[in-house]
Amino acid sequence: MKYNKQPLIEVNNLTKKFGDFKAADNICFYIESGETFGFLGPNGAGKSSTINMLTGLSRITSGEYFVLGNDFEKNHKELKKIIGVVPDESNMYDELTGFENLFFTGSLYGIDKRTRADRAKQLLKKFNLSEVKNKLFRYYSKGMKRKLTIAAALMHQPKILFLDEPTTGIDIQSARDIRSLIKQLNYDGKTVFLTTHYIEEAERLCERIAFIVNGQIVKIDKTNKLLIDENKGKTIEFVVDKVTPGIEKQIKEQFNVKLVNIKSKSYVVIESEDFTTIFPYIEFFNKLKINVLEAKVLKLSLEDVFVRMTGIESNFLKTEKGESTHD
Ligand SMILES: Nc1ncnc2c1ncn2[C@@H]1O[C@H](COP(=O)(O)OP(=O)(O)OP(=O)(O)O)[C@@H](O)[C@H]1O
Repeated sequence: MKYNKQPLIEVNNLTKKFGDFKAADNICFYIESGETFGFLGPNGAGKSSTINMLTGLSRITSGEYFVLGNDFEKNHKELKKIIGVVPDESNMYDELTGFENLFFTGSLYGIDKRTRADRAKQLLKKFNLSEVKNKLFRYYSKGMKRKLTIAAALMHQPKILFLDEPTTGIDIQSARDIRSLIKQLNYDGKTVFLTTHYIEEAERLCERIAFIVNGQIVKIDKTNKLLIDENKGKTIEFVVDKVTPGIEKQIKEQFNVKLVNIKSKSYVVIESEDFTTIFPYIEFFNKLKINVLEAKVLKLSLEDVFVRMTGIESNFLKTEKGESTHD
């Protein structure tokens, strides 16, 4: 595997089997310090199965997993100190207050009382929970619960934070708050691994993304590179006043195009590798006495790229109903 410096995380051929079924199938990737890396895939793709192995919540069936070059399985007691885990179901105690939960979590890592209390206060402030610090966890809203669970995962100041679907099932405002907190944590130097089935969330937060489908990584790259590479060929949409018979063949004869799609009597869509300007096309249409009413060069979104790579319909990867991820 190619990387610039020693990766914080390195995974080779990681596999999780349930009976004969492979929930994670020969997964390979690395994460460098300071990155936000995302696993994007629909429900049942194998995201939780993978993150559970990476965080020691479930056993690895086969493959290798290194944290800072050390075998995780052989040194998991030591290496668990480097990682922070935010599971999809909260692991906090209902009968403790927010503060007590953080204070208790700190004790599990052997942090002295004073440091624990200081860190708990700082995290409650950072996560905007100071006002509810003495309220029992059971009375927290879902968004507050998720925030406190993230805060708890940071009590021992891990190098990397693993988040499993951090914004699923919570209200819009809390989801927004959590996304900005993740951004802030990464800005402050924390390495982040997150799983999500929201394309916009992956695009917004992750520098690199792995598309995971049926337990396998089908594509892995920098987010901006995924977009640039896939947008090399251009798609141009023409709105015309009519289409004439045989126009598809004529366009293909005249221009170096990969695809011509006559969507209706007024839409002609062309995909070209070497497109530079629309003028030759307009001239061509004019010669056929077709008026071009509008011409648009379309850009692929990450959603289009995902659908292209995986063949999976994008409505499996939408934000929750009515939710906008725009901060
Ligand atoms: N304990 C288990 N026993 C048997 N099959 C399992 C078990 N856990 C997960 N699976 C199966 O493994 C596949 C991957 O599940 P996983 O939970 O890893 O997917 P996911 O991408 O996290 O999906 P979601 O977003 O729904 O949580 C699914 O088909 C699931 O039914």
